Amino acid sequence: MSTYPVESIRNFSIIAHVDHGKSTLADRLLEITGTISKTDRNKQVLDKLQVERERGITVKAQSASLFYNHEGINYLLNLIDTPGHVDFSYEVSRSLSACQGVILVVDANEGIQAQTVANFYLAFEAQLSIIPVINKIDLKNADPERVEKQIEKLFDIPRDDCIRISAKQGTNVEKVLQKVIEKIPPPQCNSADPLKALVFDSTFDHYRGVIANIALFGGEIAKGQKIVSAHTKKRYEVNEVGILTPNEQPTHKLYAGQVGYLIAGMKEVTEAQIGDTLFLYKQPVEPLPGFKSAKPMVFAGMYPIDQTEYNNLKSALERLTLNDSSVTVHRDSSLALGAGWRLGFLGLLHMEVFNQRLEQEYNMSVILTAPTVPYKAVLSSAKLIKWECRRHTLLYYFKCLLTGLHYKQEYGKDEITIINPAQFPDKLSVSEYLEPTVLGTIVTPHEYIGKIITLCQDRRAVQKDMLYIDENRVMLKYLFPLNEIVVDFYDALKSLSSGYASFDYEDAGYQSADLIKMDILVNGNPVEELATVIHKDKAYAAGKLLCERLKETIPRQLFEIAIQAAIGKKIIARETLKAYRKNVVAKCYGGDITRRMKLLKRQAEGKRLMRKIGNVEVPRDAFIRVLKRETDK
Ligand SMILES: Nc1nc2c(ncn2[C@@H]2O[C@H](COP(=O)(O)OP(=O)(O)OP(=O)(O)O)[C@@H](O)[C@H]2O)c(=O)[nH]1
Repeated sequence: MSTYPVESIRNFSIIAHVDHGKSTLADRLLEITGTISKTDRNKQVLDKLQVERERGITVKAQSASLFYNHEGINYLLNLIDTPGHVDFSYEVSRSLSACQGVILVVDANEGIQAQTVANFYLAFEAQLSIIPVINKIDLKNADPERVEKQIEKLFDIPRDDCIRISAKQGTNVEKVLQKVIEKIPPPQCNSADPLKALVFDSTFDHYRGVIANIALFGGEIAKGQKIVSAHTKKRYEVNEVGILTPNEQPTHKLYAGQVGYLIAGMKEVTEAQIGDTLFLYKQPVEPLPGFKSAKPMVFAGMYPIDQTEYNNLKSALERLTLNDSSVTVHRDSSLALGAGWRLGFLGLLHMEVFNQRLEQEYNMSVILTAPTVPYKAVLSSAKLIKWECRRHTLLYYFKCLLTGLHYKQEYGKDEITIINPAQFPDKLSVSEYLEPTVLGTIVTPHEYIGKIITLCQDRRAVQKDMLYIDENRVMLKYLFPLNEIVVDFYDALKSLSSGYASFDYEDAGYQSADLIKMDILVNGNPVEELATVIHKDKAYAAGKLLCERLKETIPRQLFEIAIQAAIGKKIIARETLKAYRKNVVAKCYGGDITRRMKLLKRQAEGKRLMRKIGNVEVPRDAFIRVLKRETDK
């Protein structure tokens, strides 16, 4: 590694909208530089996780070091492939901190999409060099000229700067590498300075502990050296350093400007803080600014199916959150579900992926409750509660006063954040409820504008901007209440635009809202997983829909089941599920006892996957299915 001085190093990311070809381009770059061989098996090699391969999406940024000779000079290129979906944009912004430039990939057929805009601005604000690349020019409907015009209009990048490529066929991909060398500046740092290493990502290995991805902003690092974490002040001895090609390859040393990994006996989750700065023992440096912590957009309760699994689930969660530090974890408990956690995710896809990883990588099945967004409540003063309660009983007045006081004591302030509908404070102890909002960007062919505007209005959104990015593509900006888009907005948008519209959003603070808590009762018993906080105007429709969906999802049982939606004591919707008996041994005539036993055993196994509410058995994934299926309407 010592033969690569800072001047011959380039650190860059590939950013793009979902499916525009980042991982395919990364494959070609790895092939051209001889990092991987050209075989069919090497498809999207940087998408290493099982979920990534199954879903065909990148969820975790991956680095790889490439060696490339250009005009007689050997270059070391560090590439980071990033996810495209909005839920994972935190991975993108973190990856950019280790880079001096980006390749912005745009599909020659689809053109600029919502995440192209969002990712462009991330790179632009980080003042990185941007190389625009138009991919998939081999497609029949490719129109690179139109895309070049869009790039020029929206991003102010001259159209001549765009490189037209086909990542799939390899056309012009070498030109991209040359442009990276010409246009992206080498990192500004020096090996003679004291060590300053940024931890920009980390993974957990069952055998070796924490593997930290580091970018060296100064100095050098080698096996055996003693290092200190600026965040925890703990001291470690370096066991291994190396580069990713894309698998770990140990090296003697890493030098300033280089990107690689480090193993230093960090065993605890909290030890490898992303954004931390590492320096040599007794040679402290000014820590790097680090990152803003990821802001969770959706919260859900997570409980073991069986409480005896609690400790196993706890350690699985600890390990997985190290590989995915954007998940927040708080301990929680519920009467029905026992001890568990309330987890914060960056979006619903993130929640699904996390759940799938728990199952696939840690063999853990869990109960997830309905996702909710973080609402806030401003608590009333005691005087106001008294005034509002004047028409109620004394007992009611004291109850409200105590609830208000309880929250004030617990949180020490007059404003509380509600991440669990079970904690929703009574209206009389609250002067105002607030809901989170996001600024959404929609890019769509213009023929769908009418339908999209109606959809947005239906979601209580307010239009902020509308811009034609070319003759037939429009970019719309809307301010949305977050809870209106979190579960199913994207699917609804896709289906009414035949898949052509794209969507991205960013945090836009809180606004006042008329919120209430809606409970779902099954045979009179509240289903904690389905309690939701909802806007008053939406409660009746949502309650009716949820009851209908539940009726379709809960298997019929030996007795009649009433499914109801309620606000406080008032029932606002009801469905009835008729009685039925499934006799699994009905088809077994005569005395083959082993066959009977087998069928009954299988039925018992099925029941293990059920969640009991009162005397009603409900499949444990029914709740998420019920919520997801709202999208089909
Ligand atoms: N025809 C054609 N198809 C391509 C080209 N590049 C990529 N694709 C296809 O486009 C699809 C998406 O490619 P990926 O490389 O997975 O896209 P990505 O941007 O990494 O996707 P995410 O990681 O989910 O954001 C795959 O089916 C690729 O085979 C190309 O140049 N031409």
